Amino acid sequence: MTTVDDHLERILAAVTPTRARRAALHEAHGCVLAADVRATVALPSFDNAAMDGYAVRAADVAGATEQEPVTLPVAADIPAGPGTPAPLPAGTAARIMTGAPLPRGADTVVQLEWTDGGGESVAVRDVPRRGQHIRRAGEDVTPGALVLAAGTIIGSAQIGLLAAVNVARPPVHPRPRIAVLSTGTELVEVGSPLRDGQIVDSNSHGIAAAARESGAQVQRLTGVPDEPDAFAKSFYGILSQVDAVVTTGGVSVGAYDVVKEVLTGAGSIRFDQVAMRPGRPQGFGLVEGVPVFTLPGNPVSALVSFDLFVRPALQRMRGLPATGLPRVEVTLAEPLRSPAGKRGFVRVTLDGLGADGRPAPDTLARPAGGQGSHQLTSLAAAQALVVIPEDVTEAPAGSRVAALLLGDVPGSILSGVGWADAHADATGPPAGLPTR
Ligand SMILES: Nc1nc2c(c(=O)[nH]1)N[C@H]1C(S)=C(S)[C@@H](COP(=O)(O)OP(=O)(O)OC[C@H]3O[C@@H](n4cnc5c(N)ncnc54)[C@H](O)[C@@H]3O)O[C@H]1N2
Ligand code: MOO
Repeated sequence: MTTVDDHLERILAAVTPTRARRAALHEAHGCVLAADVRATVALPSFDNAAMDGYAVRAADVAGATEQEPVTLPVAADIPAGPGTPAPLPAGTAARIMTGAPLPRGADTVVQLEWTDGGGESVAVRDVPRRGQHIRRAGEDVTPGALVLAAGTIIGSAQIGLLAAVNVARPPVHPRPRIAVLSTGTELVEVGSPLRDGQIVDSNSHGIAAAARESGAQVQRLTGVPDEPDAFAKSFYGILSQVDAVVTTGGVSVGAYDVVKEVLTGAGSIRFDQVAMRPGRPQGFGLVEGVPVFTLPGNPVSALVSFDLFVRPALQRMRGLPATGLPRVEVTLAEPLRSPAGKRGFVRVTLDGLGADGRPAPDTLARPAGGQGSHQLTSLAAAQALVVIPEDVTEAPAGSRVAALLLGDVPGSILSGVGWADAHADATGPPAGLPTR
């Protein structure tokens, strides 16, 4: 038996961030910046109007009131657009639109609502503060300034900022390309009629979704039968096209445990019994330099193993700290049992979350339902996994225990990008994933 910590340590020692490259903005979305981005331009790049109105010299409209407006001739009309407006003659106004460049000589913009909106001349009805409604060049970003630091997750605001500073192809760690392979002769694709003894392949869907949440591009391979040749063909067929492979099933001790059979001795793969429940039989190693995770076939075991081992590895591959699920403390509403010598991960619901939706000191954890490795409903209902240490067989009601929050993984993104399904019998290259 190996420990959860040793198994994770071995995994994290072997995985590295995806090779940095420059990517178009739409591809960079959801990726992690691989290097600092510094501005080569100022933002705004020129002084411009913050309001539709009139560019003036403040001195020319001093003393304007509702009763006694100051009227100035309108010398120019300045829409937003390319070009440099002519300097503003003293004693005149220029009609100006939001975002349009301020003419030299003007020091203030009077918003339209303070005027009569005139075209030939304009009556100004109030005294603006000198400099009002002007956005100065460089007041957001100065040339040479750090715009975004390496390690930043590129979300929508970061995409907007990169575009604004005219960076078309930021340096990123591309999303890891992950193949998810489910083995089992009993498996059929969801939506198909079931014959006796057949079950729906739920693992490849659940694991593919978890990988996508973790920022990966996913190639799902289902219907791989428990035959060594068929598995080897699917596995080695996809290996060179991806940054990691996740398999489920076929790793315990029975006959037909095809993953174990084919991959024993491949690269640095090692099959271990990890002292945990659920998820005892695990395998990990590099095959042809590609990280391969072989998760157990029981559906809850597969997903919990993914949370514990694959999520942090994917964080590291994306260029993020490998923090895994957020760890919190909760209070047990009822006693929980766990097998001796194993770290127990108990699916729980949480009552009494704080106003911020996070566990508070009085948050109570209760089992979310049956804890069998096949019982997915309790995992679907659970908000957290309570962690029961190896040397504890019963944690009493009222005790404070560690818990891992589900569904709130740092760096997690939900996006339609990079979902591609393929069946094991499909011929030709898998569709849908960009090649590099
Ligand atoms: N004699 C022993 N039997 C088992 C042991 C053991 O130590 N000795 N370990 C048990 C534990 S713990 C686990 S976990 C499982 C792991 O088994 P495998 O990884 O070999 O998985 P399979 O045998 O292929 O399947 C197990 C179970 O899960 C269902 N399954 C498999 N794939 C899928 C899928 N894609 N979608 C939905 N369900 C799936 C499968 O039908 C089985 O019911 O082994 C125990 N046995
Ligand atoms: O380890 Mo298995 O995952 O208990 O069912």
